[in-house]
Amino acid sequence: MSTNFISSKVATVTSKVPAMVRAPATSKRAYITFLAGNGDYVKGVVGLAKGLRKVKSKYPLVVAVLPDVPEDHRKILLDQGCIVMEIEPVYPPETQTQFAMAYYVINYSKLRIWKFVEYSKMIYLDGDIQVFDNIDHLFDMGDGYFYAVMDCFCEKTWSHTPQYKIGYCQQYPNKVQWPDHLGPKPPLYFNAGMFVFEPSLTVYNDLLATLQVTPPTPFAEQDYLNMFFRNIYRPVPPIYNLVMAMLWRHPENIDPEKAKVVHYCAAGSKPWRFTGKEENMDREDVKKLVAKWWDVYNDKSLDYANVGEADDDERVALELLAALAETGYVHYVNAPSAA
Ligand SMILES: O=c1ccn([C@@H]2O[C@H](COP(=O)(O)OP(=O)(O)O[C@H]3O[C@H](CO)[C@H](O)[C@H](O)[C@H]3O)[C@@H](O)[C@H]2O)c(=O)[nH]1
Ligand SMILES: O[C@H]1[C@H](O)[C@@H](O)[C@H](O)[C@@H](O)[C@H]1O
Ligand SMILES: [Mn+2]
Repeated sequence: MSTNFISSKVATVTSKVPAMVRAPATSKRAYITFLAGNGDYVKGVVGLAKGLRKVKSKYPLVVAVLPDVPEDHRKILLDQGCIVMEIEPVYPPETQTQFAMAYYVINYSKLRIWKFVEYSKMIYLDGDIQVFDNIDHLFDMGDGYFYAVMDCFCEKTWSHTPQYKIGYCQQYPNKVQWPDHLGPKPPLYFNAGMFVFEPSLTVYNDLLATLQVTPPTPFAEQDYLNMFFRNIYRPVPPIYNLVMAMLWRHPENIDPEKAKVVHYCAAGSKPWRFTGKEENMDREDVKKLVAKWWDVYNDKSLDYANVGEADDDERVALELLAALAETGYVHYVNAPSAA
């Protein structure tokens, strides 16, 4: 293949690539989720991949998979246009702890995603999350911080905490005053189902080393990440991670119609297991959000193989450019400024 041939191809495909993606290779961005085991969470990830496509997100979805994710599930994800990257499990120093849910222990493996330094910024999303509106703009928030949505402490899963025992929730901090005898008010606490972060080997090594001297706690890596990033945590509005329980605990803080990101984390709310029988699952707003998830999941036009012709051209162009950039043959060119 002559260099001229490649240049002309690049010129053709470059014109089809949206300006935003013609960024320097050093500012690569991606969404990332986590998948473990051979169960049904793969459905959640497929739903998420299709959801991101529906809202025309410009960035790919990386799936960090543990070795126990079977081949056929990996293939399903590849066929949905995901980038599948295997990670090794991470174990906390001892596992005597009573986790809020027994399987939370596997979530420490999420710490491996800080190693993905080929990306400069990533948005992590749990597999039980769906994106109903484009959130690419979150990548543009200032570097050097950890962005996530504040959690709610009102559900029974929090019964081990002083917050729950005295009825204190950071979503409604004036309802119950934090009493002096419990010491200083706890710092803001985020839900770790969605967060914006910057991969870094320094941070990665520190995360793993500090974990080895940190006893595990009920919310596993969520508690750990809260502790680790407490000084650089910046809350983003609840529309970026609607923790399901907010619907009945703090309806004044959230309008489900406006939620861009919905987290099906309450007991019984995972759409692919939904029966409607568990507490609160008979609510109209919950049933509506579950139906919205199924609409995306069942929409065949959102399958990667069926993306429309225009999108397909763009995808081929992007893939060609990415492949060329990797060989070092070409570098991404910055789009001329509109100004
Ligand atoms: O069998 C499983 C279980 C979990 N997961 C992955 O692990 C994520 C976390 O599990 P859940 O979504 O079921 O957990 P919750 O939303 O209830 O948990 C919350 O607390 C957890 C504490 O470990 C994590 O921080 C999680 O990101 C946060 O949203 C899943 O979304 C999925 O991506 C799997 O792949 N397979
Ligand atoms: O942080 C927790 C966690 O995500 C639980 O799984 C969820 O059910 C709770 O509502 C939330 O507060
Ligand atoms: Mn979740």
